[in-house]
Amino acid sequence: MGKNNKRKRTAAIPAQPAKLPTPPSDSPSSTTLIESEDLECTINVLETLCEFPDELSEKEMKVLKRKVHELYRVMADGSGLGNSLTSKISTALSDYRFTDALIYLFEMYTRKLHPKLGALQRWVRECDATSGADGSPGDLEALKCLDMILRIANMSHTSDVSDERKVLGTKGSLNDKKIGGGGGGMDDNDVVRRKQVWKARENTQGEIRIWEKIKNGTLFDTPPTLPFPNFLPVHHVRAAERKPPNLYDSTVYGSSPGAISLLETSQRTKPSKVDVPGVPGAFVVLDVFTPEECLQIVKAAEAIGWEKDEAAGGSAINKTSILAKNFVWLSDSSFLDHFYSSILPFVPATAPLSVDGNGGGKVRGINARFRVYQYTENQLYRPHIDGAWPAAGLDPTTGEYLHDSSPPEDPLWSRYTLLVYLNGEGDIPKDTGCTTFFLPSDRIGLMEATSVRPIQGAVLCFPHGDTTGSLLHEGSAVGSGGVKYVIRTDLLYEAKGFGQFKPPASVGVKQGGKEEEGIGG
Ligand SMILES: O=C(O)CCC(=O)C(=O)O
Ligand SMILES: [Fe+2]
Repeated sequence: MGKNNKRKRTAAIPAQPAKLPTPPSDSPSSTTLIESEDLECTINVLETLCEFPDELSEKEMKVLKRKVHELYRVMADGSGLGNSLTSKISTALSDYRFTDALIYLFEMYTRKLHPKLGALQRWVRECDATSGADGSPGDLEALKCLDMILRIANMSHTSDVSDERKVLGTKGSLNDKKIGGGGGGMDDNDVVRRKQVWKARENTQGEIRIWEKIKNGTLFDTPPTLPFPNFLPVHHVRAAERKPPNLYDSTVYGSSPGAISLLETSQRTKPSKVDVPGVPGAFVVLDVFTPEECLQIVKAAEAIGWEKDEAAGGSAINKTSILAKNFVWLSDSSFLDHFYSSILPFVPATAPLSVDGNGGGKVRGINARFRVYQYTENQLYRPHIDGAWPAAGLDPTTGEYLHDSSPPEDPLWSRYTLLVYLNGEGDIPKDTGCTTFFLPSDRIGLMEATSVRPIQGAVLCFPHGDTTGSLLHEGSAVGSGGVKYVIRTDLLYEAKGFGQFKPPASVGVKQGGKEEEGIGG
C-alpha cells in the first residue's frame, strides 16, 4: 500500500486510534518488509470493511478482495508465511532433500491444498535437477516427488492402460525406457510406465524432409537475400536486460501478410481432429499447414538465423531446461487468420476454469508471438508445465512491440498450448523427438507417459496455465542424426474474471504483462 494513498478515505472512516497496534520500528517482532505505517493503514482499511461490508461491492475493491483471498489461503496452509508447507517443499526440493520433500508433498496432497501454478512449475523443475544431460534420471525419489506434484495439481489419472507397454531396463532416459525398479517387467519400484508412442496418423506420405534438404544443401535454390523478404526485426533485447537475464540476446522478427504464401482453401485437405488417448484435454488437429508451408517457415528461420537461449543465473536445471535454439516470430494477420480459422472448429469455445474458479471467457485468437524451435540430436525441453501468456502484438499507433497488446478493457490471456510440428517422420529418428505427457497413474508413485509423434503440418493442443487440466510434458530428446522443428504458441481467451490485466496465477509476468518474458514455457 503506497504511503500517498494512505488514509484517502479517512473522512468515511471512524477514527479507531486506540485499537491500532503500532509496533515500534526497533521491535524484535517488526518486519523489514512492511513498514509500521503501512501495517497500520492496512489494519485500518480491513477494520473499516468489516464494519461497513457494503463498501466491498465497489469496483475498486476487486483487487483487494482477491489479495485477501490469497492471504487467507497462505494462512490456512499452515503455520504462517515462512514455514508454510509450500515453502518447506520448495526448500527441500532445492536442497535435493527429495525424501523430505515427498513427506511434505504427501501432507499437502492429503490436506487437499492447492499451491499456485508458479510453485508447481518451480517444483517440477527442481525435481528434474538430478537428470543427466541426456535426460536420464538419477534419483527415483525426485521422480516420486513429480508424481505427487501431479496428484496435488489435481491432474486426473488415466484409466486407459490397454496399450501400455511394459518397458524393460534398470535405468534409462525419459524418452525411451521405463524408469526405476529393477530389471524385468513392471514392479512396485517402477516410477514411470511408458505407453507405445502415439501417432495421430500412420500415413506420412507427402511430408517434406526439411532436415534432409539442409544436409544436402538443397534448402534454397539460390542463396537467400537478407534482409529476408517480408520479415523485419521489431524488437531486440540485450542478454543482460532480459528478464530473467540470459546469456544471449533475443530478437523478435515481424512478418508482413503474404510472407508465407498459403495454398488456396479449395486445394487444401480439410483439417481434422484426433484426441490423444489417455491424455485428458490434449488433441491433434491434422493438416493445418501443408508440408510446403512448413518448409517456407523453416527457410525463413534458417535464413534469418536461430538464437540460443540459456538463463544467465539460477540452478543448473534452469540453465539447461530448454536445449533447443529458437527464432522468435511475430506472425502477421493473414497467417494468423488461416491458423485460427483452421483450428477454431475443434478448440474449446470457452476457457477452462482456473484453480480459483475464474475463467470461462470466449476463445478469441492465437498469440502472434511464435517461438520456432530447432532441436538437434540429443536436444530436449525438460518436463515442465506451460504458463499462460498475454497477446503479443505491435502498437497500432507507434508500431512498438508489446508483450501484452490487448487493451485493459478487453484483456486476453492464453489457456491452451499450440505446438505446430514443422517436420516429422523422415527427419526425426523413430520414437524420438516426441512431445511426452506425464500423468499420475492409478497407483501413487507411478506416472504414465504418453509420447505424441510429430506429424508435419499438424497442431498439438492442450490446456496450460492455472487450470486444473494443465499438463506436465516434455519435448523429448531427438535421436541420433535427427533434427526437429516446431512452433510453440498459445490459444487466447477473453480473460473474464481474471481482473483488469491478468489471471491471478500467471507466472513470471508482471502486472500488465508488459515487462517480463515469463518462465516455465
Ligand atoms: O518440443 C516439444 O515437443 C515441446 C515444446 C514445449 O513443451 C513448449 O514449447 O512449451
Ligand atoms: Fe511446453
